Amino acid sequence: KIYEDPNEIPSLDSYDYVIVGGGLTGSVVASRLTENSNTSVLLLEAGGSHQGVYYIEVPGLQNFTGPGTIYNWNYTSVPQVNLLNNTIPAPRGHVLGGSSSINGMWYTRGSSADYDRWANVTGDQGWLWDELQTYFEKSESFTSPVDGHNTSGQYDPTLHGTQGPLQVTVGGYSQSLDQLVMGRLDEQFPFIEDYDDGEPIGFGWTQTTIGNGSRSSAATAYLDNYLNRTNLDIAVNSLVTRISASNGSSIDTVTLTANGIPINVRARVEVLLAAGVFNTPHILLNSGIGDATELSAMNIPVVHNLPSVGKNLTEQPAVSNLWNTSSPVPAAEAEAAYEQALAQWNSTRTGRMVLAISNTVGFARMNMSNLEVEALVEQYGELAPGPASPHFELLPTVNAFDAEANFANAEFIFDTVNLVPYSRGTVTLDPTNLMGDPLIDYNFYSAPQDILVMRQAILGALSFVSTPDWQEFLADPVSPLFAAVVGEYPNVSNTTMDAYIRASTTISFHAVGSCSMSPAGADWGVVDPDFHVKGVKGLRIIDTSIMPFAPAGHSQAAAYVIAERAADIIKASN
Ligand SMILES: Cc1cc2nc3c(=O)[nH]c(=O)nc-3n(C[C@H](O)[C@H](O)[C@H](O)COP(=O)(O)OP(=O)(O)OC[C@H]3O[C@@H](n4cnc5c(N)ncnc54)[C@H](O)[C@@H]3O)c2cc1C
Repeated sequence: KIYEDPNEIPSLDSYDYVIVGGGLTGSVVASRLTENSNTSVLLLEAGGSHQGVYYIEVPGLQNFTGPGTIYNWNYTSVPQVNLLNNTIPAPRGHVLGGSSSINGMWYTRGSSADYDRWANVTGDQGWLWDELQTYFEKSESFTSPVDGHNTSGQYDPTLHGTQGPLQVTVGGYSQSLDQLVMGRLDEQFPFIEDYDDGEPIGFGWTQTTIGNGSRSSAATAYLDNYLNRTNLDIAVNSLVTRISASNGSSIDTVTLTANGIPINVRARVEVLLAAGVFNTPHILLNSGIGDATELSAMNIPVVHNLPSVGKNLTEQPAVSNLWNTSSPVPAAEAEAAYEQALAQWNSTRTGRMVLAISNTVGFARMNMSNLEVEALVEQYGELAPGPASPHFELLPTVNAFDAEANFANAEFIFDTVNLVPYSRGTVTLDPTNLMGDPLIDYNFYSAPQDILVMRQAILGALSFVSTPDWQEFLADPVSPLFAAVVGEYPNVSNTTMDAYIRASTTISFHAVGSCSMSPAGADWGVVDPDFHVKGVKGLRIIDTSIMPFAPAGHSQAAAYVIAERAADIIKASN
């Protein structure tokens, strides 16, 4: 049952597990643990319920859950010294389902080498790609797209689950852009049938967490069908501020506030933190678990000295390369198309609104015979975790209706993403307002190789659009800085390129790693591979903050796998 008012939580001391954060990972673990009718769970979510929220349900309306809405924590980074001191958004879902209720719905697993690296770094073979296949499959139900088109050759069914809760599909609405992209492919930009095969190099058909034309989130997939379980209680509008040990030794108490009044809930077995990459460290630090010197400087009593809390924040920098097109859609036509698409979705759950962003996406490696890349590799070594792991992503999108209706003032957007960032940032408390927004520092481009990869990604995008078909489709670059880059292509000077990159870099929405896993017993990291917080009893972290490295793709597929594995490990250990 979902309790809208935390004052109505039926019991404050009888749940086996209290899960903090009803987002992607929290929802999965709550659902899996309560499959055992003898295990009781209280899931606490700061935001409201996802149920009946139109903007969450309709894939094409995802921009309406962006910053400035109640579905979002609306965080912003601190000024980024390597980005001309620009601040960058740090959105996260503030609603049941968490960021899976507001995300772009891309489903990409990354490369096998990403997970093998997790296994190597943590010393736990359970994180190997081969070992995790069972969890990818368990979480997923690949479904047919709503336009009923023939999907043969658009994904490999042998790689996907068919019985899991989360619905995944390929795009259910075709666009003329699809053929422009697919018609461009060649040796340099090859076709890949299914980029979830562990070696994602090439352009393929986008997979998204959508079923029957609607968003499939952790909340719709893992909670909605199980709300009648008597051993699962969910309280929304419940902002958790601290965790503590009532007897001084094992964490068992979660403090939340309901309309400013504190309520303590006690867990009989364990407290599970799933508040996400920004808020899990925020709660830990406010609970006295973190770097002792930093905590003392803020007058927070130290409960456990764990210096890595809030460190290792990892985000893949992205640049949106924006063009106008040679045949823009007149505004009135675009508006009519928008109204028509909404009406169609309302009546049949089909049409443009079933499409998340675009139907195609590419993953690529740098050209190793390019002299600049050779020098880069000589200086920094191979940046990807394996030879079949990509360095950057190319993501082509046409603005659905018209430039003004969408987030970017452009008709064609070619996103370039550095998938192998080495810069590490931090999440810390604001000393002037400990309970206020965390200070988020992505620290972009502090590792010098990161901007070099971004240069190659943008050159890759420009090479992609250099053919006659694409040149006919595209008109002017939107910004003067990008126009300068395009004007100098193919011999773009580093000065021109870097001026553009530093002015234009933003996030790819895949922040992870602020409470990293490390080997059991290591003197760095925050959690052991079995999710236990190091040196603290009664507490595990089960969210994306534990990733030691970001996978070379979007983060949600990996998040589902982390949560599925966490649920199994917790079930087996208690
Ligand atoms: C705008 C956006 C677009 C994205 N697009 C994609 C995409 O297309 N593909 C992809 O793979 N990934 C995408 N992601 C990333 C992906 O959604 C996240 O990696 C994933 O949801 C993280 O899971 P999580 O459980 O760690 O955190 P979340 O899903 O963010 O869940 C954390 C939950 O904890 C709650 N919470 C936080 N603090 C408290 C507190 N103090 N008390 C109570 N509750 C609290 C939050 O409200 C939230 O519900 C996107 C993310 C965003 C924000």
